[in-house]
Amino acid sequence: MPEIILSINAGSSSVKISVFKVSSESISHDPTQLAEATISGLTAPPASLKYKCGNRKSEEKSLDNIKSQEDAFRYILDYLVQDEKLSEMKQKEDIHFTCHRVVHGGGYDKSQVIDKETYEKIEELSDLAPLHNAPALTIVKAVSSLLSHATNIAYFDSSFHYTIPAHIHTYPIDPEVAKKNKLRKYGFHGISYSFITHAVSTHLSKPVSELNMIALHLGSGASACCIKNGKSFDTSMGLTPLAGLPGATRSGSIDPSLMFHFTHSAGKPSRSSSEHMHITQAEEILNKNSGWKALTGTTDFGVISNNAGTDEDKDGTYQLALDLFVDRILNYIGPYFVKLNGKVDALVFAGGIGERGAKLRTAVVEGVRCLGFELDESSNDKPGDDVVVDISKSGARFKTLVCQTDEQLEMARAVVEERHRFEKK
Ligand SMILES: Nc1ncnc2c1ncn2[C@@H]1O[C@H](COP(=O)(O)OP(=O)(O)O)[C@@H](O)[C@H]1O
Ligand SMILES: CC(=O)OP(=O)(O)O
Ligand SMILES: [Mg+2]
Repeated sequence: MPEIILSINAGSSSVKISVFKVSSESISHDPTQLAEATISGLTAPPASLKYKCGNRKSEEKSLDNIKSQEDAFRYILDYLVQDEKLSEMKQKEDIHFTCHRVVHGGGYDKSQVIDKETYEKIEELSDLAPLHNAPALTIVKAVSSLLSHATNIAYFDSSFHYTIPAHIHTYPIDPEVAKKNKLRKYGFHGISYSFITHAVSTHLSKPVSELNMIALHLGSGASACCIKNGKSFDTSMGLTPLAGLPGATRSGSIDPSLMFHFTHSAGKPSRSSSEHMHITQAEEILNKNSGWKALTGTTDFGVISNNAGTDEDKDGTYQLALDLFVDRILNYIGPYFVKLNGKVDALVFAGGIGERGAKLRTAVVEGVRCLGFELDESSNDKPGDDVVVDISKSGARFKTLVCQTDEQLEMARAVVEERHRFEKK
């Protein structure tokens, strides 16, 4: 009997769930994807469902009552079980493993079976990833009650960045306080960067251990990663996913003093956040009411990008947001190029915006043309469906690639590789 893996990726604005089949005879192969369901737009209601199963045409629909990651999970689980064509998963009991993307893993350098102790540790870290850990835990809880027979495994976004050296992950603050409160750069989007590293290694036929890249995961949350010899050497997010690049509702890095001038009640607890979150007004403003939402009124970067510079953009707001994003991204590519001593195999775009935002890619690559990156505009406009597509101009000194990242597949692969660690005792 093939085993079924449900791979769950709770992002800040979406829940993506893929169903994979692994046959015990072929454990050396990649798991086979049977279906994929995404509910997106959780920060810009109404949410919408996109569902793809096998070779069937994908289904799309708008959902009025789905407001949270937990709602999205419950809806998708029912949808999968009720799909008669998904014959390998007729009932919930057919699911053997559930993988959960957990953004903040604190000191965990590898995946963990979720037992009471791990659950509590992840819960403790919720304050450090307010848009992510608490919603992911609501799904873990739902899985424990709905799929109690399945093995629940947490994959951490932060684990990939465990290799960042001390002089880069240390903040210049009182070391005793830093140690006591575990204040350091952790970094996130690591499951995606791990997928990108393996995919680009295959594409370039170069071993992971020799691969140097500047990778950009640009989605609702956005980050940059400097990958040296296949390992994370630096990344733009920090103690929390707020640092670095701006996002759908996040400010990204700002002068830390800004908040004292923004509102005097910045340090008070926020009342409007959910009962699972314990955050101050300052954290709420910077995490949930800033970024593209504050600047333009939409969290959809596709709208910003399509309208920038058109008649729709009467006061130039969309163009400002686009230019601002390009500027902040350039703030990382230059330094990472230097940190890699100019030995760069590729600049890689991934994530919803990185994969679909041709206009943004054009502007970013134009900004680093002086370093030797140049685009082929026709492949940039339509990169196609391959996992990795080369969009560089022929003769460009350095490669520019687009990678369709797949965090769910990366987790399912890891389950297959490490299954001995997860067998129920
Ligand atoms: N054509 C497009 N151009 C630019 N951005 C796009 C386009 N289509 C979708 N996006 C953006 O991708 C982002 C979502 O990225 P994704 O990685 O799926 O999100 P999440 O962080 O929730 O996983 C949204 O801001 C969405 O507007
Ligand atoms: C870490 C993070 O910001 O994730 P997402 O982009 O999925 O919100
Ligand atoms: Mg994401």
